[in-house]
Amino acid sequence: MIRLQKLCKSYGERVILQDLDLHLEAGEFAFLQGRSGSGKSTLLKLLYREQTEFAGRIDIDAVPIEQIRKFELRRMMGVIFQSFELLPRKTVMENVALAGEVVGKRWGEIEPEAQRLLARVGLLDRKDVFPDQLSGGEQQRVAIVRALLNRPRILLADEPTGNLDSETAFEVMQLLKELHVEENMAMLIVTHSERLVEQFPAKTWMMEQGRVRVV
Ligand SMILES: Nc1ncnc2c1ncn2[C@@H]1O[C@H](COP(=O)(O)OP(=O)(O)OP(=O)(O)O)[C@@H](O)[C@H]1O
Repeated sequence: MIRLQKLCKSYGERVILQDLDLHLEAGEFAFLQGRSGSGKSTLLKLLYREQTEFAGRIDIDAVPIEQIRKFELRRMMGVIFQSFELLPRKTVMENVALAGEVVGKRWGEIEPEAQRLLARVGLLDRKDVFPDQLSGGEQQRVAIVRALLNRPRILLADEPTGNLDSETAFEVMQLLKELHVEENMAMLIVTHSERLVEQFPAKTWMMEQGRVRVV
């Protein structure tokens, strides 16, 4: 599904990622760990193409990432962030619908899927409220629904529980694990939390000095 070959990334003179050879199979779940500044967000940004300059190869389903159109990548890949990144002036439903609109879906297609997923995460009754009327855990659940709306095959998560208390972090991680199975999606999840990694044993990519060790 995702295959990295001799992937290198530098910012100016600073080498951040060095000769990474890694793969994440379809439907696989993995954590990405490493000290602050070790390059975790950089790797994710290369995968969702916020960063486009690198050396080596990133293939998705055997296609070099630079040959995949942004539009297709958006359908293939959902992304969630520590800070939820919801638009404050849009309702829950409008935030979720946006993910469908940017890939050219019609409302008739968007609405049933948005309703199904909002119901799944227990937030259908909050669909008309604004993000600031929700708790952090609820906002992250909305962001998860938005990321899943186009039925992606991969979910990338950059510290998805970093802004949540430990109990809510556990609940959100549990939800992600369940959705990983139910929606049959590969997930790569950056976390600093040793506790979550212990609570949800999974393959872990450990990033150290530009390299990754799989544990
Ligand atoms: N756009 C950029 N230009 C230059 N340097 C950058 C850029 N983005 C990140 N860096 C540097 O690259 C290094 C890796 O950053 P990155 O955000 O990938 O680390 P991280 O492992 O995600 O850290 P954290 O756990 O603190 O989020 C850091 O030293 C950072 O300062």
